[in-house]
Amino acid sequence: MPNLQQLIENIYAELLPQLGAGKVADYIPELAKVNPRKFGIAVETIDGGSYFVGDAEESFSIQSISKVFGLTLALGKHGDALWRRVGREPSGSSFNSIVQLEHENGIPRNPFINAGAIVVCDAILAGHRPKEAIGEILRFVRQIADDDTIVIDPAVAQSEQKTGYRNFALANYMRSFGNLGHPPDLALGVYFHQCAISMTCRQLARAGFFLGNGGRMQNGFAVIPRERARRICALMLTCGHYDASGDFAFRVGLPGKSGVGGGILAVAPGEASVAVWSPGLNRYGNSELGTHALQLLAERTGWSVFG
Ligand SMILES: NC(=O)CC[C@H](N)C(=O)O
Repeated sequence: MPNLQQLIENIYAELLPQLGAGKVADYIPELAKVNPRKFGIAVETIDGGSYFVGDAEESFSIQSISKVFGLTLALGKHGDALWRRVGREPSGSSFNSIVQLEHENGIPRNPFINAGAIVVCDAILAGHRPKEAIGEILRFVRQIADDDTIVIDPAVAQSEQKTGYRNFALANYMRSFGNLGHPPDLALGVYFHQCAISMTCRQLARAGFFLGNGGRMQNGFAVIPRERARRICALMLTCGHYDASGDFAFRVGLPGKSGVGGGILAVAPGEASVAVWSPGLNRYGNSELGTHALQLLAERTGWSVFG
């Protein structure tokens, strides 16, 4: 394989003319303020290499990428019992859709659509005050990224708390089916703060390392067992990009999780953890340029879970 640093620099240069492609999320007012011309790529290889280019050291709102970390934490607390409250099937619907919930008795299709992630946050909240649960999530993310400087952006969390009518609808609806253990505003407080975690591409690539390395961090610490890492990757592949998960698997061929902040975390098991960021989104709410960058990276490295 050619030099990885050179390779990502080439991809960056090739995509530079398309800077600003897509549309920045504006339904969360605070996210609408982000400069659409940002673009960064960071790669952490399992053999210890660290590569980055562009705006890879600038923090952005990780939004739904946080759902991977929330799920990891909730599975650690509740194990397989969590699957009684949330499914493992792709939804084929948008990330904030409510339609399936009625037919499926308030059990969200998977932990990566908003409804599923709200249930996961509700599970993390069990036995805690919202502040403690939020603190636990942040501590966990700092631990797996090995970086105590990671913070939650309070302006983003408040912005969503004020305008997140759909998420309130989802939470209220699930509560009516008995699938939310806490009042919706408490579970959503945890959810909005989790989504408002700010990270750089480099921090995100490091945080995702354990997923590509059989559950272990760079320093050897076992975050989760190997089989759980595999399963989280399986869910990222099938559900990580909502109703564009099939297209992402087709184009990139790696487990990935997107966020409306324009970030994507992708995992090449046994090879690398990759984070990209470009705020312009496609119509499914996934980073336009970020997806393109990952497609080129997968093509040129040969990384794929499909051989
Ligand atoms: N796809 C996303 O990143 C959505 C997360 C966002 N916080 C929301 O709830 O709408």
